[in-house]
Amino acid sequence: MYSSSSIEGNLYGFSAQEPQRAPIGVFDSGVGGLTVLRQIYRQLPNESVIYFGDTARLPYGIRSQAEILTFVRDILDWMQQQHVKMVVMACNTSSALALDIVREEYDFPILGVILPGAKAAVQQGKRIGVISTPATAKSNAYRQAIWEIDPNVEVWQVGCPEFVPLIEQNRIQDPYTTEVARAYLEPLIQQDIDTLVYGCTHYPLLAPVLRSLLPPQVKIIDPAVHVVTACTQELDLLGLSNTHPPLPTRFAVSGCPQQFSQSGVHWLGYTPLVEAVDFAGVPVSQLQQDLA
Ligand SMILES: N[C@H](CCC(=O)O)C(=O)O
Repeated sequence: MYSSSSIEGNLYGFSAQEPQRAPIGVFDSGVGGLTVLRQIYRQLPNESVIYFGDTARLPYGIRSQAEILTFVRDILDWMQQQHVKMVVMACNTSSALALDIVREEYDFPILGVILPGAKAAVQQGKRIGVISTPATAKSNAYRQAIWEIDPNVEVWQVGCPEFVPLIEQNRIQDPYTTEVARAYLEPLIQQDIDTLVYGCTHYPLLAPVLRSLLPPQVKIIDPAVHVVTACTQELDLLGLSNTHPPLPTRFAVSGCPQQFSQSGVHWLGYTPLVEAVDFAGVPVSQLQQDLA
């Protein structure tokens, strides 16, 4: 269990006098946010990161807004204790259901993936398909964000409840996953979409499967790329860009650290050292029982 520090600065090793050196907090329900982390490594190589995966409570995509709000506040409270300088919600479901509400509750900037994804999609296409969790699809967040930019664009949203469990179980190569993907993409291909948005941060991990099923002319938008570009601009604007060498990424999960470490290595190319975190003193095993 990790407890937050009361000393000046924090256990992560930066001083409160140097806010630029503070880490960026990145969170998701599980491994999906690693697609955003990989973009941070590419676009912001000087930044230190604390990654949190709420693995005891995934999948998020079938939960209510009240549940997502509770989870997101738990995570943001914890991020605050770690003295992050900014948080990237590397989770579309949280961005769709909680971002507008919690943004005002914290004194660090919080970025979501949907607006950057919608802006990028509108620059590419006129017939846009969005694949996402059922909760994100139901929220209409992508359609609204796209229509605020350009009301003449057509948008189709498909909820894909089976994808996240399959990805978390690392069943990317399983022929069953291809069959499921074919069924989810079918209605979008029927509509002759010109652009597909990964409306869930887990889905870039399915890229080879999805690309093989889509007509070659369909362009793919990964909001992870664009939220990190927005993050770069925001850090510059606030004078918070780090110019020092970054610290190793710190990983924490609410579920089993070993399991996350094993799946993470596949996507990161190195074995992450993962801590277990509980919220409000509730042991992780209790959290898992409550939600079973
Ligand atoms: N990766 C998250 C959450 C997926 C889930 O846990 O259902 C998202 O972008 O929506």
